[in-house]
Amino acid sequence: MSSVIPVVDFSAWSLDVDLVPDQNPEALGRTLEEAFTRVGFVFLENTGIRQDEVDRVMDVSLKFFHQPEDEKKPFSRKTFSNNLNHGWVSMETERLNPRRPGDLKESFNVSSFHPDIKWPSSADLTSFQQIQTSFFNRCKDLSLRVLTVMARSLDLDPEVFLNAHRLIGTDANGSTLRSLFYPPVNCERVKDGQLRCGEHSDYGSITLLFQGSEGLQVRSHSGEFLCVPTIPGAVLVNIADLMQRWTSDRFISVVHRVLLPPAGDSRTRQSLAFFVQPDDDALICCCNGSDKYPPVLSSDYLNDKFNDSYGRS
Ligand SMILES: O=C(O)CCC(=O)C(=O)O
Ligand SMILES: [Fe+2]
Repeated sequence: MSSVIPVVDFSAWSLDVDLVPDQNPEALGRTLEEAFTRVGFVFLENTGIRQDEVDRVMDVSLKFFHQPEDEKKPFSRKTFSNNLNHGWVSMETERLNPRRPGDLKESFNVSSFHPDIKWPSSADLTSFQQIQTSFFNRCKDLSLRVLTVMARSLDLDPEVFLNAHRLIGTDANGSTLRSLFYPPVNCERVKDGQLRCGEHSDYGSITLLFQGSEGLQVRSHSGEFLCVPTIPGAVLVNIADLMQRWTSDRFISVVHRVLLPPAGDSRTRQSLAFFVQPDDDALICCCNGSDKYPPVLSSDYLNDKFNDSYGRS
């Protein structure tokens, strides 16, 4: 897959440049359109998000994960009534492929900035909230630029996707910055069929992914899983399910997973995913007028997926 996922220079729309009104992405749009149509994944270089920003988030997240369980429990997902997806998810709690045992990973979902949210604040973690919040906002800004280029690449109203992503960062939008930690794997305790992250496609419109090391695999057209390389400083962007529906299958939401490391390899792994989700009340209909998919409410689609992957308890 390394030669298959295109690497694209995003500098013309980088966060470092002020866009002029009506700036037309032309060549960039054509390249992205082709990548999202054929592969569903693209590496963007020169986005304006620097590797040191990514490292800071990974470092502070790792400090959180390395704490004893009792310190992490008060921040568990489902404890914050204003946003049930925000918070810490313990090992084996989520099954991204519901037919497998729980994923061998921990994660921390940042999806709410409501004043009632309690943030980790112990000695090492005093900057946790600030680092996560500012990276969330950087990812949001980049995502809105990518969504604009995508709309233009399809000759749609350039605002069509933006109009359904007005509330990112509020509790009326499910977009989430998720830190992932894959601890060392003890082969003797692994359950049958268990993976670090089961086969799945993402749920929303697009995902930005920052990988600390290799391990991600993407399913190709022929059905085999191919390893994805890491490119320092580049952002891996993929199409998610609602965007595939929105574009009537023009852009494809591709299945991916993270395997266990080979026996005897005790290395950990970290990644950051920014899941971009349309506003809760956005009704996603095929934008070419086709009835290939019935309209679906963004929040309904997301909650159904959460019920599958976390169980309906
Ligand atoms: O850790 C990774 O590289 C991928 C994680 C992922 O696909 C997800 O959480 O949706
Ligand atoms: Fe994913």
